[in-house]
Amino acid sequence: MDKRLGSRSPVIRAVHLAKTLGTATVLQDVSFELGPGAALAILGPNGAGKTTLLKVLAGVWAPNGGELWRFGQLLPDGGHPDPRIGYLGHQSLLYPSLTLLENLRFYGRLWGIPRLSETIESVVDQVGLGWSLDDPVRTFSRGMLQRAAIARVLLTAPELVLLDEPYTGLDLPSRHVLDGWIRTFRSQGGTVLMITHHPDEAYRLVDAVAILHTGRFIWWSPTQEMPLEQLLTVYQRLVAPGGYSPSVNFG
Ligand SMILES: Nc1ncnc2c1ncn2[C@@H]1O[C@H](COP(=O)(O)OP(=O)(O)OP(=O)(O)O)[C@@H](O)[C@H]1O
Repeated sequence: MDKRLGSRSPVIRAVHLAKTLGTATVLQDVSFELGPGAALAILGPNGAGKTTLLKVLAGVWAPNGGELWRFGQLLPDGGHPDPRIGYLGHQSLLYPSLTLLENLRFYGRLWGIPRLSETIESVVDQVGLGWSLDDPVRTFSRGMLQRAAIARVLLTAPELVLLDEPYTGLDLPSRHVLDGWIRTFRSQGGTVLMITHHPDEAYRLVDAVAILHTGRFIWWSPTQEMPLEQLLTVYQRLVAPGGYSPSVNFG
């Protein structure tokens, strides 16, 4: 399996990455690379190490083995967040009692974002939340909260986004907003790596789908070389032997 997407110099490159948490080896051997504009979806059963991988790639946790290259540089100890990388985890990291505008101003000032008002206007526009800038975040629906969390991630104008189950709990309009944003982001050269439990959702948006199992990729395929039905069959066999029903009918 050649786990390489994009022909130009890679934005992110993992070589035999390993990570131990406590006494457990959660990532055993993960290698792949993504170039500008490429998109990869990672599927896998609960506990496979997907979130751990994202945290290592984001620089939240340092790996215990292997090499991590980001933007052409080998990280000396594997750690360090980078403003060029936007990481959307399971928490929004927004303050519920503050309005969306106050939240974005807070993070913008913290990170020293230039032309902050303009930037805020642009990011809320990208996620379609301009109309709720002055509402406290605690009043947001799940979909609005996810979109607001994405707006926060976009403040630093990342070149690579790492999205951990970004579609979870989103209604159809919010999914469409997220789909549209991912397409636009990619068309401008942005690189996307997302974790999902819904192969059908990821399929239309990415160049390749990988299955992580016990800390290593056990399957990887470009979407162009594989009909959706085949992906669903593989997913059911390797990840969800109990059965899987596509969550959305894409026709
Ligand atoms: N901070 C931690 N300390 C110790 N073990 C951890 C820690 N975080 C995760 N683990 C363990 O590492 C393994 C992988 O967890 P991880 O969250 O990366 O899996 P995942 O593939 O994202 O799962 P899910 O689909 O349930 O989100 C699990 O066995 C989990 O219990």
